[in-house]
Amino acid sequence: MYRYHCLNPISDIGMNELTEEYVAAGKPEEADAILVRSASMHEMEFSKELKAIARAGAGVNNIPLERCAEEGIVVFNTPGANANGVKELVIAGLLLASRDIIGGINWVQENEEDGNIAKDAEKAKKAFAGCEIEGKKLGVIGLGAIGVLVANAAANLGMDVYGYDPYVSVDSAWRLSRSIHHAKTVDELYQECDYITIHVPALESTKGMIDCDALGLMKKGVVVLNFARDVLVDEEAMIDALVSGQVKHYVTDFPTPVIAGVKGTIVIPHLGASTAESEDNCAKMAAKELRNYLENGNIKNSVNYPDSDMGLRGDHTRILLLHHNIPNMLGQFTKILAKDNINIADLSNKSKGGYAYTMIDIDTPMPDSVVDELKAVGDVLRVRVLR
Ligand SMILES: NC(=O)C1=CN([C@@H]2O[C@H](COP(=O)(O)OP(=O)(O)OC[C@H]3O[C@@H](n4cnc5c(N)ncnc54)[C@H](O)[C@@H]3O)[C@@H](O)[C@H]2O)C=CC1
Ligand SMILES: O=C(O)CCC(=O)C(=O)O
Repeated sequence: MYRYHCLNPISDIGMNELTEEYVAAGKPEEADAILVRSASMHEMEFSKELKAIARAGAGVNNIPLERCAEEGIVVFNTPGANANGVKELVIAGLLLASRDIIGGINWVQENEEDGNIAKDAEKAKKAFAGCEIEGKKLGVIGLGAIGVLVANAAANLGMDVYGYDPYVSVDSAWRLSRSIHHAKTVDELYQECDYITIHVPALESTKGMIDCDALGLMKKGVVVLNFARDVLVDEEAMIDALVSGQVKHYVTDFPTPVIAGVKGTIVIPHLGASTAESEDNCAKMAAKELRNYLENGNIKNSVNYPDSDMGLRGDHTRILLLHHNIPNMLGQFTKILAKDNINIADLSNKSKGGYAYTMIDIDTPMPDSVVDELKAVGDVLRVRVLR
């Protein structure tokens, strides 16, 4: 029996992936696994029971990844599962920033009592005229799951698209339309483009990347779109750029007390992934990841431990060791097993940054004293045994 706790509402389609072996825990402290969307977990204490956290979404800046790794808690996300939802809203953002659709709709609401509204609209509409996006230059920073979809969709709408991502994956590069120009530096993209959209994760290295220097390099009257995270943009610098006319519109999916209501902004209440399809995709993927880890020890799409897959556990006892990535860990594990004459049927040892994961299938009964010995090895963060 496994206990799970949801910190945010998670779609039923995903929850249906969890079998009768799973029961809802009333409190996070009682859970083997937590499902979360955007709730911040930085202030949470984690109980010894907690083995995994699944973020039903892409961004994991709401989770203390390093602390989780140190406590042997595997954190998953759901890469690409909500990318189409975000892409569609980015395209809407491009259009909202180009035509004064919001101003026009507001005008109609303000004049709804006007018996002559049809005629008056024809006079009023010149105040809401805009420009087309076809033929304009769009810069896409970050060519991951979302960036690639945005770049390709914008190219299909006739935009001239520039992409920048120094760490682009082979998969993303394959999916990118050949018509996308490769910007070799982000400065080149800033200088060239009429619209700039950011699709990078919030990391120490990306926080505040759109600052007054970056804004100063951009074309006068540029439109900046941020559907990634508020912290990527220096909001005070953005306000100065909006006031001076350097930036025509700032479209963001992240309301903050600083930016909400500022003239020239189009602020959306974090709706990028709020579609039935994205919510279902994320929830389904998150639940499957948790089940595979809890039941078989397999890791897929973790952001703090390496991926590792030894298939279904079958009849074997499976030992799972989460540890620091340092020399001679495997030697110590196999020595302990050999001492008790335990036969290893299969073994996998993978690493990611400072952390490593060893899976061992054994086909000899194992006394509990062996588990205690494995736990006592220095730099072992957690031992799980599936029998
Ligand atoms: N508004 C919303 O509802 C949503 C927002 N997001 C945000 O969007 C971000 C991106 O999502 P995905 O595309 O799914 O992630 P992803 O991981 O597939 O793509 C991120 C890309 O950014 C690139 N990158 C990293 N640092 C960079 C840098 N300094 N310059 C240029 N490129 C850089 C990476 O190489 C990668 O290709 C997420 O981390 C999350 O913060 C994601 C989903 C929904
Ligand atoms: O769950 C949500 O609605 C937020 C999605 C998001 O921001 C993400 O996946 O990074």
